[in-house]
Amino acid sequence: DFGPKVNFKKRKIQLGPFHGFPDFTKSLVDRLTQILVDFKPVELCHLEYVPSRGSAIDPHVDDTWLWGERLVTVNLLSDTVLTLSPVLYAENHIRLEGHNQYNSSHDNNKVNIALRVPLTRRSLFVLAGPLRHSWTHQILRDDVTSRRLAMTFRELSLEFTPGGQFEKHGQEMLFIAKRFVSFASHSN
Ligand SMILES: O=C(O)CCC(=O)C(=O)O
Ligand SMILES: [Fe+2]
Repeated sequence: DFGPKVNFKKRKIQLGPFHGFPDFTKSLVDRLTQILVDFKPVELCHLEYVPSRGSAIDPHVDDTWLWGERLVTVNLLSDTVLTLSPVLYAENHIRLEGHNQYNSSHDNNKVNIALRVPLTRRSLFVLAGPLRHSWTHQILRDDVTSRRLAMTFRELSLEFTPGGQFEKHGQEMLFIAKRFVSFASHSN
């Protein structure tokens, strides 16, 4: 990963090991910032998925304290499918069960909503709006059919932009993220 080291539970950010993005991403970042209005990535996360290891990523919503509206992922090496499900539905479901209102008729009505978004090799997707905040996303093991790399760029949340509570931290991160450094010199 390239970006600040973050402890999301304790809400602590360390900039020490982050010196900038690897130089081989410069042309990609340039293109992203041309296409996406005001997109200033401060983190790049590389994930490798390999079928023989059973790689997958469980349903989750990316952090919203530090990370902003758009999650931008470049899908490389092979096609896959992104599976999205509404967060609210899962929460409602648990709440109903806890309140004894959950019975077999509810069960019959049980709808497991999932959006299945095909991601072709070399495509880019932007997760934003309700799908970023109110839906979980995941990659199912069965959808990793050959080696795949995902490069996810993240921008800052409003709290870390001018006028926000953590504006100063945000400025520091942006300052470093503007630099591109030799990949060989990376230690993290
Ligand atoms: O592999 C992907 O496309 C999704 C990665 C992801 O959701 C994440 O890194 O938060
Ligand atoms: Fe994610």
